[in-house]
Amino acid sequence: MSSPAALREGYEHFDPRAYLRNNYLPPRADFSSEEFVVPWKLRCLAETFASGEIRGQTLIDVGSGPTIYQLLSACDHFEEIVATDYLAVNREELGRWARGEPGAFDWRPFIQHVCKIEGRGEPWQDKERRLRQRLRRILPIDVHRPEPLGAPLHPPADALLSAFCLEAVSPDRAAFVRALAHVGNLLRPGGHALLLGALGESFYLAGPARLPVVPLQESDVREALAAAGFALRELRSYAMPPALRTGVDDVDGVFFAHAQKPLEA
Ligand SMILES: Nc1ncnc2c1ncn2[C@@H]1O[C@@H](CSCCNC[C@@H]2Cc3ccc([N+](=O)[O-])cc3CN2)[C@@H](O)[C@H]1O
Repeated sequence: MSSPAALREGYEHFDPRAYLRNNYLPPRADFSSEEFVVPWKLRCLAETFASGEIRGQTLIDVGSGPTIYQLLSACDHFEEIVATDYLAVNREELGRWARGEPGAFDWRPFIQHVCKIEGRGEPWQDKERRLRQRLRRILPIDVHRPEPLGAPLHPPADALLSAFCLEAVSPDRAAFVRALAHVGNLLRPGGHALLLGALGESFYLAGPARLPVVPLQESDVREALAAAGFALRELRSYAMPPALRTGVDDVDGVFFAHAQKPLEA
């Protein structure tokens, strides 16, 4: 069992470039088949946003890490995207990409794949430009605080997205529920929450850092969302194939949850 202090200490050694290598280059970043994990994640998001039901002024991405792939379908439906992370090294990595600076991670294969599956024939450069225009703020966040940003968002976000963060920063399931409730404070009543996360994962590597993760099953996700006051709309799971079990973590699968904060407080 990890403690909050041990978690914080572990994250001091988190290496964004190693993390990106482990999860967002081949073999995991293989776009050749829908059977692979990255196309599955991108399709969950593209299909959910395709309905047009989830839209508004502001979407907040909780625990963005050094990645922007999770925002590629969202950015067509919100005027402003707010990215967040606990570590300055991740916020700096996001800033490098947002400013189109040399040395930033190359997300083009992801942008091209999302344009392909969205099926509007949109040039990937347009999607890249739109996300860069709408990614207006990159803020520090701590999901263990009741006010994760240190102060309320005014106005509250119309939608919330979080990919692989909450289970990776919660020592146990109760902490996972609390973190969910905390980030729910950032969302307006009736707002939508989209979560991608790891199933059955107990650790992951990011360079010198070896971080503990609370292992979740689908039922834990379902119960946590209910306990945090969300109404579940959809929950899908993906089983990690042997070829993608590369030793950078012990993840068994990935979940995608679409939930909604009730209108009445
Ligand atoms: N207190 C805090 N509040 C908010 N964020 C915090 C806090 N502490 C650390 N953070 C922030 O949260 C972190 C988010 S990255 C967490 C990584 N999760 C595990 C990893 C992810 C992954 C990705 C893709 C695939 N796949 O198969 O495609 C599998 C897997 C499974 N392994 C990191 O950015 C840290 O900086």
